[in-house]
Amino acid sequence: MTTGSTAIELAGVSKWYGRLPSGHSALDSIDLSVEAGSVFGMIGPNGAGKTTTMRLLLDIIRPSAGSIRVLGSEPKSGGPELRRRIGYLPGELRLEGRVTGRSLLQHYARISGPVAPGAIDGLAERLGVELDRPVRTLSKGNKQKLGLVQAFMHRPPLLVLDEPTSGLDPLVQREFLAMVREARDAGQTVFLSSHILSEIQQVADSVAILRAGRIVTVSSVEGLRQSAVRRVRAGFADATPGAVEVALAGIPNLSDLVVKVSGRAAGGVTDITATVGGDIDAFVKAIAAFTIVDLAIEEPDLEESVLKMYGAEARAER
Ligand SMILES: Nc1ncnc2c1ncn2[C@@H]1O[C@H](COP(=O)(O)OP(=O)(O)OP(=O)(O)O)[C@@H](O)[C@H]1O
Repeated sequence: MTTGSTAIELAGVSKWYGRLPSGHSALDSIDLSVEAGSVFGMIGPNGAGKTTTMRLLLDIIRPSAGSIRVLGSEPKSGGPELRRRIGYLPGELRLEGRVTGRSLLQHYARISGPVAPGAIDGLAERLGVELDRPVRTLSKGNKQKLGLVQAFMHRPPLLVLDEPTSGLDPLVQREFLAMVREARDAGQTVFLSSHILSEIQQVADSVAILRAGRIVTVSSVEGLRQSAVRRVRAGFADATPGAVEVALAGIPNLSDLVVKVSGRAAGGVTDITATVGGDIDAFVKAIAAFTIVDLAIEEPDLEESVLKMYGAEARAER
C-alpha cells in the first residue's frame, strides 16, 4: 500500500448546471482527499451529488469552480493515459446490442490496456455472469456484473464505482465486497458511492456523507461508530427514580430518558431507558453510584446517526 500519497484531491469544487452560479448547484465548494491505497465511500440521498463528483473525476463533466487532481494529474489534461489508470463503473450502465459480453469486454480491454490472461473469465465466474450471451438479453444485475468486470479487469490503480451493488443479489454483493478488499490489499484505491451505509461500512476506511451538494462530514468508519447514537437500558436495585434523575441530569449527551419503577413496591427496581450520543463514559460513571441489576448498551445504529446528520444539515440550511 502506498501510504501518505493522495489518489484524489478536490479543493473548493463546485458544479452548477446552467451558466450562472445562482443556477442549480449540484456541488457546492467540496473539499475531499482520498489517500492512495484506501477504500473511500461516499454516501448520500438521491440527488446529493455523488454521480456528479464521480463524473468530474473522469472528465465527463468539468467543474464550475475549484481544482481536481486524480492520480497526480488534472482530469482535463490527463487524457487517455489517466483514463486507462482508472476503472470506472458508471451509475447508469447501458449495454445494448447483439454483441456478447465477452466481445464487449475484449473491446474495452484493447482501450484500457493489458488485461492478464484469464482475468476476464475469472471475474465473470466469481460474479456469476455468462459471457457468451448478447448483452441486450442480460438482466439488469447481470449487466451490472459485466460493468464490474470491465472496471476491475485491468487492475487499475484507481477504481471509481458509482452505486456498484445496485441490482446485485446479496451473495454477489458479498463477492463484490471481497473484490474491493482484495483490490485494497493489492494497493489499489477504491472510491465508491452508495445510498446504503451498511454496505459502505463493511469495506470503507473512510466515509464522506454528502447532502444537497455539500459534505456533511468525513469520518473513519470507526469515528462514525464512536459518534453514533446508542440506546441504553439499566435497572437499579437501591435507587429512587428521583435519585436516578438527579444523577443523570448533568450528562449533556444523554436524551430520551424514561424512568420507571418495576417489581413490588418494597424492593422494586428502578428501570431507565435513554439514548446516548457518542461517548458512553459519563453515563457509565454516573450509574456506577447505584447497584446495577440490569444493563444493556446497544450496538450503535450508524444508519440512524447518519439520518440524524442529514436532518441536522437540513435544519442548518433553513
Ligand atoms: N445534467 C444536469 N442538468 C441539471 N441538473 C443536473 C444534471 N445532472 C445532475 N443534476 C442535478 O445535480 C444534483 C446532483 O445529482 P447527482 O446525480 O450527482 O446526485 P446523486 O447523489 O448521484 O443521486 P442519486 O443517488 O439519485 O444517483 C441533483 O439535484 C440533480 O438533479
